[in-house]
Parts: sequence; C-alpha cells; structure tokens
Amino acid sequence: MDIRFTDCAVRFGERVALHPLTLTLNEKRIGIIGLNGSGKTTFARLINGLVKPSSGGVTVNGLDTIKDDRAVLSEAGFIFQNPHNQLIMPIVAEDIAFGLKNRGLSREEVDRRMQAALSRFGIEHLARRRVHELSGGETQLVAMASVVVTDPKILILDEPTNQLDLKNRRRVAVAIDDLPEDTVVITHDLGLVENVERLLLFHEGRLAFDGNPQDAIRRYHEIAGC
Ligand SMILES: Nc1ncnc2c1ncn2[C@@H]1O[C@H](COP(=O)(O)OP(=O)(O)OP(=O)(O)O)[C@@H](O)[C@H]1O
Repeated sequence: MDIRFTDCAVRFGERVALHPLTLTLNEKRIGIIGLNGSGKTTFARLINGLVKPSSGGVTVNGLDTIKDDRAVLSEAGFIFQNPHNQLIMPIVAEDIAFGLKNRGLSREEVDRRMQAALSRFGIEHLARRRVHELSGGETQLVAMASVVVTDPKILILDEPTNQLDLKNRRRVAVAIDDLPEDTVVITHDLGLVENVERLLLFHEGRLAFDGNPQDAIRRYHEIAGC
C-alpha cells in the first residue's frame, strides 16, 4: 500500500478529531490502537474517503480521497465496527453479490466470484441464510466476504473482534492473518496487532507512537495508566 497523509487534519465543528499529521504508510500489516475517542476511526476513515480532511490531504495508491473519491472507495474496502450496518440485502449470497452490481458481469461470473468469496472464509454453508439471523462471528466473516468480493487492494477493519466470544475471535483473527490484501486493523484487542509490521498509537487526536508493536503497546499502557 502507499497511503500518504500530508498535513491532514479533521475538525467536526469546534472539535479537533485529528491534529495536522504528515505520514506515509507502506507496510502490508498496520495496526491502530488508542483510548476511546483518540481519533483512530477518524484516521482510518480518511483512508477510504468516508471522512474528508478539513485541511491538508490524503492519497491512496496515488489517488486523492477528495478528487478521486469513487476510485478510492474501490481501492480501499472498509469493514465497519458494527458490520450489521453494512449488510444491505436480506440473504447472505445476495449481499455478497450486491457489491458486484453495475459492473457488467454475467450472472455466472457474479456467481463464481460470490462462491469464491464465501469459500475464502469457509462460510459456503451460510449462503442462503438470513443476514439478520447470523451470529456475531458469522456476521463479521460475511462482511469481510462482501468487501473482498469487489477486489479492493487495501482492507480497513474497524474493531473486527468486538463482542466476539473466544472461538469466533480466533476464527476472525485467523481469517485476518490469512488475508492476502494489505490490511489496516483498528482494535482494542491487543492480541490482534501484536505481530503487525507497524503499530500506530493515537492519543487525543495526535499520533503518540509509531513503530514496533511491543514499544507501541508499552507506551499505550503508560498513557492508559494501567
Ligand atoms: N461525525 C462526528 N461528529 C462529531 N464528532 C465526531 C464525529 N466522529 C468522531 N467525532 C469525535 O472525534 C473524536 C475522535 O473520534 P473517533 O471515533 O475517531 O475515536 P476512536 O479512537 O475511534 O474511538 P473509539 O475507540 O471509542 O471507537 C471523538 O471526540 C469523537 O467524539
């Protein structure tokens, strides 16, 4: 990945969610940690243009998140903190196929890609299930399948193991480790990012640490005072 933040800041009215930041991300596996409200989600949403910079700019693989907003959305897929909010169609297979609409693909090709996305996450058996009847872990895996089916180069996962039991957490963690796409993972689940190449720690809207996971996690404990 090649993500560049240039003097990028985000304000919501009077509130500064992110102070000006200049930074380049090139690694395959990046993690983001920090206390509640520290600016993690705001930072991650800047990457696929869900949040626009109030000043400065962001480019993703050479695309500007303001000027090239549609192209950026296909380049970087976002899996939300509450994946139920991103599943649109009532049936799992329909939801996964939905992302391929308006691409001029034949029915057979849509079906082939949808099946391939299901099998990547070992959830072929969920194809005919109702989206709103899925368990938390199943929902997370379906949300991942619904995003990867469109072939984004970068995947951004916002608290992917939130509210999962140990078994589902493990399942989702393994699925994330196996992703061939470049990933940016925001999490309070430190086990999920202990082996990333680069871990960013946010505090009060600023980057408080940027480096190896061990040192970032140590610094996070100091900031949290525990
Ligand atoms: N759409 C918005 N409108 C107004 N304020 C916002 C908006 N989105 C975020 N904020 C504020 O910006 C700050 C950073 O929020 P952000 O969601 O980026 O934090 P976070 O580190 O992801 O938090 P958490 O761990 O709780 O998910 C917070 O003070 C939050 O209230």
